[in-house]
This record gives sequence, C-alpha cells and structure tokens, in this order.
Amino acid sequence: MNKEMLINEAKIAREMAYTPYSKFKVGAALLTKSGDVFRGCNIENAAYSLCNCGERTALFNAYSEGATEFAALAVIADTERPVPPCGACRQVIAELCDPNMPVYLSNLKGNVQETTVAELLPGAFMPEDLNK
Ligand SMILES: O=c1ccn([C@H]2C[C@H](O)[C@@H](CO)O2)c(=O)[nH]1
Ligand SMILES: [Zn+2]
Repeated sequence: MNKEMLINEAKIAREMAYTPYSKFKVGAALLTKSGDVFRGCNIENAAYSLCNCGERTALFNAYSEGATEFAALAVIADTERPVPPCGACRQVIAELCDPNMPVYLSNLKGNVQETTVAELLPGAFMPEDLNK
C-alpha cells in the first residue's frame, strides 16, 4: 500500500460522506503497521455541532476494531489546496498516532501535501500533561 493507493482509499471513503448541510465531503484512510486500511468519512447531523470529521471517523473506526498501531494517514476533499484537518482532528491524531507518522493531505485535483503528525499540531496537549 503506497501513498497513491492510500489516497485512493481516502477518495473511496469520501464517497460515503453524509453531508446534507455543508455538502462538503471529506474522506480519510488510515494505514496500520500490519497493512490494514481503515476508512472514514465525515458524518453530519441536524444538530450541527455533532458533525464528525472524516479523520476522526477513520481513527475511531480503527480503534473500535482493535487497530492501534498506525503507519500513515491520507485525507482528501474537493478543496483548492490539500485539505487541512481541523483543530479537533489534529488533537485526536496527535494522541493516537506517532509524532513522526506521515500524513498525506490531498484534494481532487491531485495536489498532495506531505506532512507529519507533529507538524500538524506542535505543542499538543498530551496524556502526560494530566500527571501533576
Ligand atoms: O479536515 C476536515 C475539515 C472539515 N471536515 C468536515 C466537517 C463538516 O462535516 C464539513 C464542513 O466543515 O467538513 C472534515 O471532515 N475534515
Ligand atoms: Zn476535523
């Protein structure tokens, strides 16, 4: 599973998005260290604040199936620039993925920005910060 294949998995996930309010579809695909892929799409709700992003859906999908060791994440949307994850997703990604893990941000035009978990959220609040 290479970068292009993972981005394609995110594109397939995007088609499953439930976005009657924003009409903005996002797909994500999370590659595990053992080679499995967990997809996620954004799922909106009439109570708008309950909308869940594609990135967090992919992470929660993987975790809920017992997969916790990740090798890469791809995200795609129909944006001008490669889609930037929101702050909430950056926080969740920072806790559940290795800081050096590659993240492929992309769009339907084929633009790809390769970054890492640590670059997405420098100074993230971490579990260790809970220890007094
Ligand atoms: O990186 C992003 C940015 C936004 N959204 C979703 C949330 C909402 O459903 C819609 C518009 O913000 O896009 C994501 O899934 N990921
Ligand atoms: Zn988000």
